[in-house]
Amino acid sequence: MTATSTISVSDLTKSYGTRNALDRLSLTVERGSRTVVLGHNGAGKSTLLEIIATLRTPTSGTVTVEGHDTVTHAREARRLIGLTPQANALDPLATPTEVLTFQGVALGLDRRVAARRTRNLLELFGLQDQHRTQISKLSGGTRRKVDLAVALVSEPPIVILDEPTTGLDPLSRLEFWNELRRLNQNDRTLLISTQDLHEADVLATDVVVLRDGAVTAQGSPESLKRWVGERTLTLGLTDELTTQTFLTSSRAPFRAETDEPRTVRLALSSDPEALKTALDDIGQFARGIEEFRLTEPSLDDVFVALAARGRGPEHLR
Ligand SMILES: Nc1ncnc2c1ncn2[C@@H]1O[C@H](COP(=O)(O)OP(=O)(O)OP(=O)(O)O)[C@@H](O)[C@H]1O
Repeated sequence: MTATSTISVSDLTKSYGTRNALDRLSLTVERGSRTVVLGHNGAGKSTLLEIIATLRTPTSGTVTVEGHDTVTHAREARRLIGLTPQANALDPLATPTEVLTFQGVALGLDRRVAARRTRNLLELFGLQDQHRTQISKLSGGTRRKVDLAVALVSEPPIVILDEPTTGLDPLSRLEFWNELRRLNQNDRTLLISTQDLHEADVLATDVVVLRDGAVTAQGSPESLKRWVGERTLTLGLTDELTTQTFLTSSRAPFRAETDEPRTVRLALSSDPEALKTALDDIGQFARGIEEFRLTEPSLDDVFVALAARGRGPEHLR
């Protein structure tokens, strides 16, 4: 555990019979991060999140939350965590106000404090107009907001969300992502599981890739993409002669494509001087350029590379 980490998982194994759902898994979650655990069906995401949230016990290994062991000091660890219920776990006949107040009282809050926090959360999520509507009559996106509000009643520094946007339409997902970004303030840590690479890309400050119960890569989306390949600038030129002239005169190391005679490519480094040189070259040749394309590896490419190479980088920031 470092000064900046809030959750530390060490050599964690969880066995169900002869099968290891988690297999000597180690990772740290940085305080204030949005850490997204990515993995296929059965990779072990829910098991990992539930052990961190003290809902399951490890077969071996340790998990600490702000230094509290989740087995020997489960109560202290649990107090720091807000957990969103799984989709459709709320009482369909209750209203958002009832659900939130009940949660507050169940957590041991004074009824008035629970009522105040409920009002604040309803306002935070723009749910004031629906606070007396039965959960069963709310849209899926609104229900997920209530789920999230439930996790926040205790004002926890860590919020754990297991596949929170499953079943939401694209617009509700965008809205939900914005809510999550807003919640990730004042050093609050979000730990989120998903199978959706795009969700991980737009949401995560840190991605943990799980496969068969082990971490195969960890890092920021940018660093994982850099690991798999570089950003590339592709130019399409008007004809082959122009392409040859461009290649001879350009100072930046553009490469010709053998199978596409009017196309040149440049792997872009992050060095500003190199970029400036390339842009100068392009400016000089503007009239001979028909097409201009900037491409960068995606998390899909990272997944393909991980499948081929077995393991990726760990703890890249
Ligand atoms: N209570 C249980 N009893 C037996 N096996 C279990 C139990 N819970 C999970 N498993 C097994 O452990 C493995 C990991 O399951 P887990 O639910 O953690 O994966 P996941 O990555 O969350 O999957 P999904 O994306 O499908 O939710 C799977 O093979 C699963 O079948």
